[in-house]
Amino acid sequence: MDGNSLPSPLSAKYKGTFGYYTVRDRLPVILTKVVDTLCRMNSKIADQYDEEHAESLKNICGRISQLKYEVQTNKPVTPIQDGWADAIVWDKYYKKQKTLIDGAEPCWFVSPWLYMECYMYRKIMESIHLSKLLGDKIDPFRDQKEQAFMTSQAATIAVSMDLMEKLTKLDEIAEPLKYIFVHYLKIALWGNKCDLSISGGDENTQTSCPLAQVDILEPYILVDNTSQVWDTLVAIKKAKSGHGQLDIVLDNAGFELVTDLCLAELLLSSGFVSKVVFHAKAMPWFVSDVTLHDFHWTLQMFCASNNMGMSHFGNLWQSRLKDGSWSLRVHEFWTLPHSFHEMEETVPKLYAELELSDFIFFKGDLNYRKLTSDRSWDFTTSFQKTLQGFTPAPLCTLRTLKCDTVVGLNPGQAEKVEKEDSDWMITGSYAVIQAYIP
Ligand SMILES: O=P(O)(O)OC[C@H]1O[C@](O)(CO)[C@@H](O)[C@@H]1O
Ligand SMILES: [Mn+2]
Repeated sequence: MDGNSLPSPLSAKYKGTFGYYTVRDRLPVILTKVVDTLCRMNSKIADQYDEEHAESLKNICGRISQLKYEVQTNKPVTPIQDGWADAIVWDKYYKKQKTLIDGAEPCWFVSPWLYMECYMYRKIMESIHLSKLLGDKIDPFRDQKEQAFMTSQAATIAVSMDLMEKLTKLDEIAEPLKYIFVHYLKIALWGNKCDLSISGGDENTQTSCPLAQVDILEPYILVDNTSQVWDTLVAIKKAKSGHGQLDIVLDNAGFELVTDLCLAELLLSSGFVSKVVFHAKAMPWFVSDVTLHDFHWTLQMFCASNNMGMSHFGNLWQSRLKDGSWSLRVHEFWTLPHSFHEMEETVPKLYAELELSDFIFFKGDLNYRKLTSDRSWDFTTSFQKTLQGFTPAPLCTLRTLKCDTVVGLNPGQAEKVEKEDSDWMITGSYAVIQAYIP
């Protein structure tokens, strides 16, 4: 427990935990990969620009190597110095963290894991931003994200074709809409298996057929509030006469984004809502998270595809962005270390914006950690309690478990799963669909 009687935040200070292994082993591997990727860009940068740019790239690599050294030797956190607007918020957060450890310096194997992991990605971007020549030109994870999209082509085609067929026959098919919804909700859930930070940046894509997998994976959903979500969406449709707004706080690019777009399309074209707002990251984040660029690039890939389903949706989705039924937002809050219960005080405008939503989906593990403030909660603690008042609208988290915290389980459930698979919390093999409907 910490000072205000909440369970302690997960931290690398607890040896043998996943947070400890992440900071000790996985983060340095990710940093090494970033340096390798940037080094490999060297000749391209020299050709595209000039030697001065290539020199600048070397300096970026030097700063990131230094960061790796700091992680491995448990050095204290230093301020963000790239002059970006969020630097002040990071500084405030740092000061607050300092008071929690009696004025000692926050550092890698002492401070909350969530803070340190977010700080690492922010420091990578600082290293890049500090280059005057290349500061706004490099996404160190872009190649990996694009490759992940490419290698899940077969799965992307399968869902695009299936959805197109279902939507064009919506009035004729016997299959109840609820069944189609449940299917696409679960495809979007399992899409979250495909992130690139859990695999240390190694390939981790959807190669098997996602449509068939949904049924097979059913026993691995530990909490399933799908019916509640469906009932709420039906009620929203009625109350708003189909003019409600859905928000999706995105997680990863590649196949996961494809599944999110399909879910959004289903809810829009079947008249549940008339507007979908997607929230993407303001900078490259946790290897595979969607940035504005990734979102637009994905749509371009759909448009350019010679598969009928993909090009159909590519063109439709571009038109949705133009007519405003889809919109894309970025806010710096999603790349801060804060838990979501701190949103209302930290960025009241974003909170107020989310209050306009009729329903919000939060995708992925990191969003889950921030919803529940990444603490060692008792497994049976209610999801609502762990939200600590973060309730801008009815919400639902679609998350595969990749970090050792989870709440809302039945008594004895965790112990039972532990016996099935001792790594159940960290491999993305299990999942939750957890809703809070006020
Ligand atoms: O892309 P997702 O689902 O948010 O997963 C990212 C997660 O991967 C990890 O790096 C692996 O545990 C976590 O630190 C992080 O929460
Ligand atoms: Mn992610």
